[in-house]
Amino acid sequence: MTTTSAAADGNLFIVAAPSGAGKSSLIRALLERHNDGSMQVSVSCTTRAPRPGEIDGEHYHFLDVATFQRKIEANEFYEWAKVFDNYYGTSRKVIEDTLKRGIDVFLDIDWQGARQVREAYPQAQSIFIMPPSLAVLEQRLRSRGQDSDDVIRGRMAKAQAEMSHYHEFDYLLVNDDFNETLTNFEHIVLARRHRMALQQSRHATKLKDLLANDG
Ligand SMILES: Nc1ncnc2c1ncn2[C@@H]1O[C@H](COP(=O)(O)OP(=O)(O)OP(=O)(O)O)[C@@H](O)[C@H]1O
Ligand SMILES: Nc1nc2c(ncn2[C@@H]2O[C@H](COP(=O)(O)O)[C@@H](O)[C@H]2O)c(=O)[nH]1
Repeated sequence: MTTTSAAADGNLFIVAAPSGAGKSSLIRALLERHNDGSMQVSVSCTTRAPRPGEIDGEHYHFLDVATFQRKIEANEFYEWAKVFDNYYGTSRKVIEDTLKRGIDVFLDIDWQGARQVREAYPQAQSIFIMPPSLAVLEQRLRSRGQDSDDVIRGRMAKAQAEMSHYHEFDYLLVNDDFNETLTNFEHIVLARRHRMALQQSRHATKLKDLLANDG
C-alpha cells in the first residue's frame, strides 16, 4: 500500500505600513529574488483612480463603487476596507485557490484589512513596515512622484493612525536601508517556510510510523 500525504498549503503573509513606507517595493523585490512561481502578491480591487502607468489587472483591478459594493454584498472579499476615501479589497477566491496550490501569498493591505485576515486565518504571518521618520516618509511619497500635494497631505495626516497599530503584527521592520530591510523581510518569510516544511515532514513521519506499527 502506498501512503500519500496532502500537499501543504502556501503561507499567507500580511504586509502593512503607512503609505510610502516601502511595502510594495519590498514585496516586489522579494518576488524578483524568488521568481520560481512559489510566491505571489495578491492583486487587490480598488475604486481609486489608476495612477499614470498602472495597468488594470496587474497593479489593481480598478472597479467603480457600485461594482465594489455588489462584491461586498456577495461576500466575494476576503477582507475589504475604506482607505483614504476609496474602497480596497482582496478577492476571497483567488487567495483560497492560490494557497491551496501551495503558493505563498503576500497581501499589501492596511491595518483594518490585516485585522480581518488575522481573524479569518490566524496562521497568517503579519509584518509591519515603519519608515525611519515622518520626514523620510513624506520625502518618499514626494519622490515617488505619483500623488498630488493634496493626496500626499491626506496620506501624511493618516500615517500616525496607521502606525499606531504596529503592535498587532508579528514582526516590525524599520525600512531605512532598503537592502538590509529586504534581507530581514526575506529571513522572516524563509523561516516560516522552513518551519512549516518541518512540521509537514514530522507529520508524514508520524503517519508512516503509525502505519508501520499497525497490526
Ligand atoms: N528603504 C528605502 N529607501 C529609499 N527609498 C525607498 C525605500 N523603500 C522604498 N522607497 C521608495 O519610496 C517610495 C514609496 O515606496 P512604495 O511605493 O513601495 O511604498 P508603499 O508603502 O507600498 O506605499 P502605498 O501604500 O502608497 O502603496 C518609492 O518611490 C520607493 O522606491
Ligand atoms: N484593506 C486593504 N487595503 C489595501 C488593499 N490594497 C491596498 N491597500 C492599502 O491601501 C493603501 C493605499 O494604496 P495605494 O495603492 O492607493 O497607494 C495602502 O496602505 C495599501 O496597503 C486591500 O486589498 N485591502
